[in-house]
Amino acid sequence: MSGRTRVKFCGLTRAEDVDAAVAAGVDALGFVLWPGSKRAIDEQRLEELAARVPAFVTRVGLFVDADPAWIDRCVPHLDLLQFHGNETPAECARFGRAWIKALRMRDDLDPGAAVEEYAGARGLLLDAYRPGVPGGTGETFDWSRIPASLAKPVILAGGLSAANAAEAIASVAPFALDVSGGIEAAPGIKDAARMAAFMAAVRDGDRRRP
Ligand SMILES: O=C(O)c1ccccc1NCC(=O)[C@H](O)[C@H](O)COP(=O)(O)O
Repeated sequence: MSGRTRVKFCGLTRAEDVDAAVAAGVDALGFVLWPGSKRAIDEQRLEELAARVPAFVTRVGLFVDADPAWIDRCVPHLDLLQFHGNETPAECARFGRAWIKALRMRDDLDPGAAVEEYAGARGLLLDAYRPGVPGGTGETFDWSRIPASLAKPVILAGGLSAANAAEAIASVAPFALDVSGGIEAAPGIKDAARMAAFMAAVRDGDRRRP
């Protein structure tokens, strides 16, 4: 898949960060709705932040093996669901919203097999694997493990920042990049300058894209 690399900023917790991300030109904003995260927000904050997001910027809700009743409560404020746990394809598909599946790149994970298993997903988010940590590790993984052609849009995550975004685009040619720690001053506190720098690095990578 070619063209402009889309960008998702994940783990937004503050109104000013949402506004700065939109001003920087982001395509999607992720809200962590898993209480175990330092970036977790509650339902009231989700409603508040989601209402600030303009048309044509996708609001993504991130869940880790969540109670379906909790997801049902969040769904009215979301455009896309991102599942980061051990959810089955049927569990991902039951909410009447488009969804993507995050896969942590454990040594034995075969992304090609996952494409077939999660046939209903709108994309696969490939992230670093660290035992016991469902995501947001700030770590990269071996990008050469990503097959050159996967039959789903690849969203590359894990340890990205302005310093390696262009290199990631050149190596993987993903549909999108997903970043959290690399645009932060502290967990959940985004940094406007780092967000702008990340977008500039992506534009630079796109100019040189294979
Ligand atoms: O951000 C979290 O705290 C988090 C917790 C549990 C599951 C997923 C989480 N983040 C998911 C993301 O989409 C991150 O953007 C992705 O894992 C990359 O994070 P980073 O390596 O910090 O850029």
